[in-house]
Amino acid sequence: MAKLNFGGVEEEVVTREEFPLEKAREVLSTETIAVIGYGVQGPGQSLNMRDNGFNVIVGQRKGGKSWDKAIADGWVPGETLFELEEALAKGTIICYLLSDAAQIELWPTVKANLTAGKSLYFSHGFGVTYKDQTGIVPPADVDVYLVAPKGSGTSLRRLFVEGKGLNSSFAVFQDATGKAREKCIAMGIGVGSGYLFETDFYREVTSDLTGERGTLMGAIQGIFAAQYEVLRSNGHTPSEAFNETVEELTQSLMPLVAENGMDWMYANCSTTAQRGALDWWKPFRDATKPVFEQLYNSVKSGEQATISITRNSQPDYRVKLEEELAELRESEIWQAGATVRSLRPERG
Ligand SMILES: NC(=O)c1ccc[n+]([C@@H]2O[C@H](COP(=O)([O-])OP(=O)(O)OC[C@H]3O[C@@H](n4cnc5c(N)ncnc54)[C@H](O)[C@@H]3O)[C@@H](O)[C@H]2O)c1
Ligand SMILES: CC(C)(O)[C@@H](O)C(=O)O
Ligand SMILES: [Mg+2]
Ligand SMILES: [Mg+2]
Repeated sequence: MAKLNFGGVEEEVVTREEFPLEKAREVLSTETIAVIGYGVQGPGQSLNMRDNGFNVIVGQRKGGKSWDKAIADGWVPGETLFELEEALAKGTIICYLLSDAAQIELWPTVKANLTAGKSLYFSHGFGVTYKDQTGIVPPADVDVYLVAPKGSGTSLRRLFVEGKGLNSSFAVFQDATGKAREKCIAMGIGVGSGYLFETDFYREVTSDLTGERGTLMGAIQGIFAAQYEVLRSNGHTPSEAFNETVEELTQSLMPLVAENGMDWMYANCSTTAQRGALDWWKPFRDATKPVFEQLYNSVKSGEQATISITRNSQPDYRVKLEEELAELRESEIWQAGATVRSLRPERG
């Protein structure tokens, strides 16, 4: 573990230098890693592990889009691609990568296949933390750990292919074999993590649910919509409003912030922008902080988990989801966005 200073707080992280891929391969050399579910994380993690030389199989319900995608990605039915039960029986490390709501339904089958000494691997602390709602209580004689890539499975794969890596958190919930931590870190390296930082299941799920509802996706869309509406109601055209709200942020400024930090960005815009940004970031913080507090409390109380389980388990979930996504897609801001995207030079 390398000790690093994060803004004055010392934390230990695991990098590929200290835990090289060869070591990860060695630790997991006798394991059959069964990736259960081929949605978003399933492809990213299984393909990265396959390319990294691990013994990986995929378990997925037959006949759907995900099954076809697995075949297109080179998984071979009967050899490396199996129905869920068969993969669960063959796997010694069960990577439970169904959607969190779906994990509840399949849990009795997963549990039946968790014989002593196997590992149960998650990419979220959800199922175990909210056990009163999910019923997910692993048997005492299996290792239970998580590696949670901090980003989409799509980027996990893309960055891996580019020779880069997404950061992941890791946590051990139960160490039955005495080797859970080593296996967990080896899995983290295997799925292509850039570096790994330690957490526990509770902290992973509460921070993750807050982040995705907050600045990563929920809050950012809310702020985009608010600014866009103010610009439009004051006579600005859709292209002007979209460029000034979204396009400049994603295409120009955020990559620079990612490289250099926010103070650099403030120092490298006009003095006019600089003065304005310095004056306005605190009022925005103060206006939104109560909403973030409300969000965190709703996560902490388990309310967000209840909503997620209830809504995502409805038989008409996909239909309702499509309606809500259509509302976003058909909104003027994102229609304007589609046109703006089509005008980016690299797209011809
Ligand atoms: N999506 C991400 O990028 C991401 C990032 C970090 C962590 N995670 C976590 O990883 C895990 C997997 O998430 P995901 O987004 O990849 O899942 P997903 O929603 O893409 O679903 C994965 C698979 O579950 C299958 N499935 C759905 N309902 C099923 C059912 N009732 N029975 C059997 N199979 C069913 C689907 O066919 C799909 O292939 C979750 O714990 C999630 O919180 C996801
Ligand atoms: C990609 C995210 C938002 O970070 C993940 O947490 C998810 O649930 O999909
Ligand atoms: Mg999440
Ligand atoms: Mg996340």
